[in-house]
Amino acid sequence: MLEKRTPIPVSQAVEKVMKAATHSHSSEQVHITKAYRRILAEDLLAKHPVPPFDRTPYDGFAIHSDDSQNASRENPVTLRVIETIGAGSVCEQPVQRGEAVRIMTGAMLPPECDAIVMLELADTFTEADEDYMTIKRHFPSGHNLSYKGEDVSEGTMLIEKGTIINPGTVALLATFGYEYVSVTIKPTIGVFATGSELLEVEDELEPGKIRNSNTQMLLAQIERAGAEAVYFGKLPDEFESCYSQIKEAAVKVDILITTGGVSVGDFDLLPEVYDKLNADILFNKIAMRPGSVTTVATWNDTLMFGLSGNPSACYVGFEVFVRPIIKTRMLSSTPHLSKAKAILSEDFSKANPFTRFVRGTLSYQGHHLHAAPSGFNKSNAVSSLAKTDVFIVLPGGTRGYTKGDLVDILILDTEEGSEWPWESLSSSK
Ligand SMILES: Nc1nc2c(c(=O)[nH]1)N[C@H]1C(S)=C(S)[C@@H](COP(=O)(O)OP(=O)(O)OC[C@H]3O[C@@H](n4cnc5c(N)ncnc54)[C@H](O)[C@@H]3O)O[C@H]1N2
Ligand code: MOO
Ligand SMILES: [Mg+2]
Repeated sequence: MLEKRTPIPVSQAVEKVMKAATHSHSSEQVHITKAYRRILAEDLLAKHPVPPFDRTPYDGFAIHSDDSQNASRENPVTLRVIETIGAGSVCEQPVQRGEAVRIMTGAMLPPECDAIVMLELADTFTEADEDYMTIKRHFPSGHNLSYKGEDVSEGTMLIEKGTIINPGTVALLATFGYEYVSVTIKPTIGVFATGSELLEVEDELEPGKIRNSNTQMLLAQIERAGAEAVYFGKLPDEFESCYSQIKEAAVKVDILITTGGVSVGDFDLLPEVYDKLNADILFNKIAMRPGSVTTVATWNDTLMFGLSGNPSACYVGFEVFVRPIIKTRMLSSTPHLSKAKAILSEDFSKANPFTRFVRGTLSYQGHHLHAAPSGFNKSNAVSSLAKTDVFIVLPGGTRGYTKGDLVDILILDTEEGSEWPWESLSSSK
């Protein structure tokens, strides 16, 4: 008699997986040019104020504001220009009352000066080899200054460890002189494809066979999640070979993913492999579609994800279950896919007892996000994945969904994630 599997709610399945998540405390130093998209393994602190000195934000003249006190159209004030400095240079001499310094954007303010007059607001002339500038209004103390520390004061905690390094973070690293930065080590994720029907990308089609698309897809998903993939190859639907190769590979990686062979078919060998390994099965049936057969097991220190062979189910299984584990290991406090609301663009009138993760395309119309199914909407679809920006989450239950309904979406391909997006989806079965 066929084993009967009892589906558990998605939120419960994610919770079970997350209990097996561990933080990695190991880090490595990478050169700043390799830091983009890595994860900070230490808090990023401001080592000095930014800017590190008072400076001018305009091309102009640095003056003593008091010298301009009585300046007006009728009573212009003329100051002697004693030096010209560009950004990177400093004024070589003290600036006396009645004197000004011609100064360019970004240059350090001479310490005696306390206001900047933009070039456009001054008249200039030369007399007896001396340069002069004339102003016709008062420029109060502090006028047009960019103050030391106005952007960041020394010691500020800027970015917490566990945050993905984006181009803005790279700018900060450079600002504070981090030639090398401490980042989390990428977990290694092993991948096996199972199925005697599978050909490799370069193979010609043969009757009954298909090309193995899941592996290439997973390698890209793993890279997108920030981990390191190790492809172990294809396994035929033959028990001894599956068992021995999976056992051998599992000790070499942090996480082992297989695709295919997890359902109840005659050649679905993963349940038997887990059994013989004596692995601890967390679940093997989830009330979700696609991906209902996703199986997760722990074996020694390795987490084993038995993702479905069906491409869409495999894709969803990875993003919902594997991604948060990878992110957590790399210290993220928001490891799950980001959640938002969008307006559904199509009817899903038939009720479904399982929570659906419809692959969707996002569009921005006016002030609203709209989510439309991205194509052929079956578990075995491959064509809709390329245009998938989001999963449209339709909780299972007794009702269908109508075009115009406000629904939850989980956003793919964003650097930011969510803490726990499943709470409000508690109506999911
Ligand atoms: N009697 C039942 N049959 C099935 C059930 C069920 O509950 N009872 N579940 C169905 C569901 S839901 C899914 S999802 C699939 C899951 O199948 P498996 O994970 O066991 O995967 P396979 O049987 O190996 O393959 C399924 C399908 O996917 C294709 N495939 C496999 N690997 C790849 C790959 N690397 N690249 C592209 N395509 C791949 C394979 O050729 C099959 O067409 O089971 C249902 N059946
Ligand atoms: O696991 Mo299947 O993908 O539910 O359709
Ligand atoms: Mg099968």
